[in-house]
Amino acid sequence: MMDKQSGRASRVGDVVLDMKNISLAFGGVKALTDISFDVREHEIRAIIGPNGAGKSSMLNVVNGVYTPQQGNIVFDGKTFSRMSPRRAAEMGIARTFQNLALFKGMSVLDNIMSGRNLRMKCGLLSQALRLGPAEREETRHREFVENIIDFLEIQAWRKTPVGRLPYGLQKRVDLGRALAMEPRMLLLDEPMAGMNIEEKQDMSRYILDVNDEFGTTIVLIEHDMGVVMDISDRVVVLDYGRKIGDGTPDAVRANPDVIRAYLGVDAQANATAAQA
Ligand SMILES: Nc1ncnc2c1ncn2[C@@H]1O[C@H](COP(=O)(O)OP(=O)(O)OP(=O)(O)O)[C@@H](O)[C@H]1O
Repeated sequence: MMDKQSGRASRVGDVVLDMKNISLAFGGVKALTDISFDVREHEIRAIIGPNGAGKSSMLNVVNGVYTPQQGNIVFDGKTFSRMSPRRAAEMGIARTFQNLALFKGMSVLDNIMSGRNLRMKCGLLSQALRLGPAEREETRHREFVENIIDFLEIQAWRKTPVGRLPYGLQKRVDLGRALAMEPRMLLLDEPMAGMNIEEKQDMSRYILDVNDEFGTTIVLIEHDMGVVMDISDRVVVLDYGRKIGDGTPDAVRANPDVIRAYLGVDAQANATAAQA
């Protein structure tokens, strides 16, 4: 694994995504209150926080699933009061899902190929009939997808229906599906949730490699503070829909509000365990 501090810091560029004063409520529930943060080109940016802190809501604002009541989203210099999922995809924002969005009965290859659809120019009919340009285009896309399969070291399961794979491998296929879009920015929703330590280490390495080799900007959310600290350039910390910390992993670890939020969670868990 490449050393994050020495290797990548020099590659981090200008701000590519600027979330400005975002507020989002569901009825009376304030999911996000006046949150601002930015993401720089080529960086790995984590959003962490205890359960219910607002992490998924924030990711859903970035890719246009939720419309904030207040605030602006600036992507690549253009300002929007909301994204739409389609516009986000067209601007090169791809995401993975906590509960996986794969076609369980389809093969690994076809699932990753499905992520490629937005990039395909030829219509489905000419593809189906394998007419000249469509066939050449299809070959190019297949090569690209095969490269992703090599990169993620899942060759052995190319033809296997995804539903038969262990969870850790399914997460890797989901990453492959998102990479097939050749995204400029990749949003990862708890990429290591439900994984054992070895799978978490593997996933960390793939995330770093995607960032290093393709230069992809990565925003990931996670509630386990430990796993993301090693791979992130900067970390935003949310708690009850508010931003309580923002900075390098070291700065965030030393932030008294962050310590309190996480100790609070531990204290609660201990109290619950003691009662049981
Ligand atoms: N679609 C929705 N309708 C109503 N309330 C919602 C909706 N989505 C989120 N919320 C509420 O918004 C708050 C933030 O939830 P969110 O899922 O964004 O937190 P999170 O940090 O991602 O939590 P977790 O780590 O448990 O996934 C919670 O109080 C949640 O109940």
